[in-house]
Formats: sequence, structure tokens, C-alpha cells
Amino acid sequence: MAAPPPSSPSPPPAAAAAATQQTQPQPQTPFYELVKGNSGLEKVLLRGTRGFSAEVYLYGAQVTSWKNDHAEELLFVSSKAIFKPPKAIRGGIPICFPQFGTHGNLEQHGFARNRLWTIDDNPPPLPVNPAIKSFVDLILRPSDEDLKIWPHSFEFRLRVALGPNGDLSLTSRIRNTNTDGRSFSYTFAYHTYFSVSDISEVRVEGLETMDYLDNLKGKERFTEQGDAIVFESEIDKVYLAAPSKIAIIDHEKKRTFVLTKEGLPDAVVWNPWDKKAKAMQDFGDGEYKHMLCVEPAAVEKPITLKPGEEWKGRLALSAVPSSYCSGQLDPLKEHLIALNI
Ligand SMILES: O=P(O)(O)OC[C@H]1O[C@H](O)[C@H](O)[C@@H](O)[C@@H]1O
Repeated sequence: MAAPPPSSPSPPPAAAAAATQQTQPQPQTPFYELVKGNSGLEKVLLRGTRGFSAEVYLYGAQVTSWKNDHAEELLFVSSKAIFKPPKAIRGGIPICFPQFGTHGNLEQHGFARNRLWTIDDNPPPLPVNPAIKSFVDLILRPSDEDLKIWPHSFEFRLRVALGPNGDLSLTSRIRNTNTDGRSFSYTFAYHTYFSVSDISEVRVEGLETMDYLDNLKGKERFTEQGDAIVFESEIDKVYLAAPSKIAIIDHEKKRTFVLTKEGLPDAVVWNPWDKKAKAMQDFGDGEYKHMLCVEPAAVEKPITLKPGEEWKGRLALSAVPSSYCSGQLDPLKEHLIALNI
């Protein structure tokens, strides 16, 4: 069920229907493939050059795997994750829309993460790096049931793309398609779960001195002190107006994740730690040691769209060797230039 690659990066990948007509994947040729995943839910496989790969479930449009050229998994998905609606999949990159967390009257993190998305065969053109050959476009429109809980018509298009250096990008385009002249507002996050060797060996750079809302202290506002952020206990903070680049440095793995965000001013940092981990049905007791969520988001100031308006929010992820010193973001720039991001 391999789909042939698009003839150019702008047109969409071949239709899912066409995907079923081809039986022989073309070796060395980037493509996406639609296969059955856990519990029979469908997922899209993206394969890049040199063995890079990613997987996206149509359920939630959720990326659940991103692997480097050594076939190492870079995202965390819980061994207890439940792949059954209406539960959202615990791990990968859940999409929080139209509400982040409890910032509104909807269910926690909104409903996009537990809806079935479809492959969008004919998305409006999106400027992309021509070197990217492996990508898929997904779309979510509200059902009649959704309109009862959030009475707004929208089109949410998500492109997930695997770059030539194994970097992963997610581009969201959300359009207000209300025909009654009404604007709508929403909050949003790419709730990214990174796989880390040992949370106590990890530090995050780029958020020091930032203001944040502490979800563990009634969303009260504080200012981060000191150096890079390290982890010794539960954390659940929304960093406000965070920089567009954030680094997660995993000492043990000698790996640095670089997040680049556009259109998303905030960044949430979350680790449930031991007590909350035990209370979560779909999360192993000790798994908090091996994950960290850093979530590019728009939380403090909701995004408002008038009818016909479209918003774009992008996340680009790369994993690079940690070959620079603590507190020096400059050498990181070299990696970013090398990665062309
Ligand atoms: O359990 P979930 O609904 O997936 O939420 C998991 C976590 O997501 C975010 O990081 C929030 O800031 C946390 O408060 C929440 O606990």
C-alpha cells in the first residue's frame, strides 16, 4: 500500500485511494504508506533518506514515532498508552485544540486529539523546502457533535514532513469557515513528548529568565531564575513569550533536541514525576524518568480568527549530537545553520 511520491513538493501526496492500488514500494523512493496500527487504527508511515522515519495516526493526527538514522526512537510513547477512542494516545505529539489544558469549558486539551482525521488529498499549496519529499497532509473539520460543544466551523490542516536530515516538522493551518460572520478564539499546543535517557540528567536551555504560569500553583505568574532548567520534581509550567528556539540537552545520550517554533509564543514544560505517574492509568509508574514534554503553545493569549482568516503554527524538531558547552547557545546556531532551519 505504498503511495508514490508527489511529483513536486507543493501538490499533495497521492490520494489514499491511489495508495491502495500500488503494491510494490519503490526502494530508495520517499513515500508514505497507510497501514494498520494498534487496535486496528490507521497510521501513516513516512520514510526519509538514510532510514529516518515517522508515524502519524489518523486518530488525533498524532505523531507517535520519529526515528533517526540509527532507528532510535526520539519520541516517548507510554507502554500503557491506550489506542482506543475517546482516550487520547499517551505520548508522541498530541495536538491540543481548540483548548489547551483547562483554559476553557471544553474537555482537557480540547477535542482534536481524540477525533479521526482524514488524509487531505488536495490541500492549498504550502511553501516547503524542495528537499522534503516525505510528507502527509491531514484535515479535521467539525462533526455535528463537535459543533454542539464548540459552535464554530473550521478547517484544520496539518502537514507532517520528514526532512532530508531527519528533522520533523508539523505545520498547522487553521481557518475560520463560519458563515454567520462570527470570529472564534482558541488556545493550542503541540504537546510533544521527548524520549530522554534519565530526566535527572536533562536540562532545557532557552527558557531561563522567562516569565511563566505555574499550573501547580493555581496558574500564578513567576519569573524563572538562574541557569538552564533541570528536573528534580514534578513540573507543569507555561513559559510566556518564549524564544523561537529551545534546546533539550540529554547528557547521557549526548543528544540535543532543538525545537524551532513559529506562530506559537508560549512553551509548556511538563513532567508528572512519581506521584502523578502512579495516578495515571495510561502511564507506567517509572516512565516519568524517560520522558519530558516541551510543548510549543499559544496559551496566555488566545488566537482569534475572523471568518475567512487562517492561522499558521509550525514546529520543527531536530536531534543533534550534544557537542557544545553548557550555557552557550551560539554553537547551537551552527547546528541550526547546518540543518538549514
Ligand atoms: O493527561 P493529559 O490530559 O494528556 O494532560 C497531560 C498534561 O498536559 C499538559 O502538559 C498540562 O500542562 C498538564 O497539566 C497535564 O497534566
